[in-house]
Amino acid sequence: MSPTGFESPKPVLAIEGLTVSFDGFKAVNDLNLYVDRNEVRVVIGPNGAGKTTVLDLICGKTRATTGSIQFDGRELTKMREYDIVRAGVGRKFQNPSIYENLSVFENLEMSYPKGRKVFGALFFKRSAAVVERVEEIAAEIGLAAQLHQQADLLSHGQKQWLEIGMLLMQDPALLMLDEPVAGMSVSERVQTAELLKRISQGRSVLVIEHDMEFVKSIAHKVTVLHQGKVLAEGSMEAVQSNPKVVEVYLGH
Ligand SMILES: Nc1ncnc2c1ncn2[C@@H]1O[C@H](COP(=O)(O)OP(=O)(O)OP(=O)(O)O)[C@@H](O)[C@H]1O
Repeated sequence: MSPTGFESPKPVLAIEGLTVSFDGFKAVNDLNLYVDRNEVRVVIGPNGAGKTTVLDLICGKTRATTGSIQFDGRELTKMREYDIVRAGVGRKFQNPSIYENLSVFENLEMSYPKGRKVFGALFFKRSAAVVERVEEIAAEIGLAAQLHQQADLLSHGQKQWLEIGMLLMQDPALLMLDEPVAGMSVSERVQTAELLKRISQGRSVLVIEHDMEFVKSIAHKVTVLHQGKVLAEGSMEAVQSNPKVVEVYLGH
């Protein structure tokens, strides 16, 4: 506790002065963005605003031209994609990359963190731990009853949840999702909102989304990107009534 009794918690993700140029075009331009622990942050903005590029920069798919991305006290801009995943950043792309010919169980099992050596008697212990973890995650994503079903038989929404489950197997401190409800039915959207609320307890979630009803139901805070910069940030209500946001995005 500080002497004043106020302790401002350190953000889990601190992006400062982040810029990326593609042949002189700044897709992300001197961006500052801070995400707290246990926060669900939604990034909105018009097409081409730089939203996907920000996620690409965080997960190391795209290299920053300048600027810094601090995650849990580590600088991500110089790290390899694989090491960023190991540092606790999980990212779901728009199209699910599940194995359609494997079961839900097998898809989740494959995502169990590797790298621990397995010897003899330890193997049984470990596989019991894997089964327990798979069952826990399947329940969390609402697929406990489909555990032994082949993934290609799942609905579109269930496939998306399975991929979220595969990321959860790694227990990331930051989970990033690019348009998670695109193509989903109304009831699947509602269930996805419930899922994101559950999984944000104990981790931060950063979502790109265009569906404003969905954004309203999950966002703790909304960041509006425009031309690679933050145009506005705050509660959904504040952002929705901001004339600049209405002009470049919501009014269209
Ligand atoms: N690798 C790249 N090379 C050149 N230009 C790129 C590259 N990646 C993105 N861009 C450009 O950067 C800008 C931002 O793209 P980005 O995909 O981040 O926007 P977005 O906000 O996610 O848009 P949308 O809502 O349409 O997905 C666009 O003009 C895009 O054409």
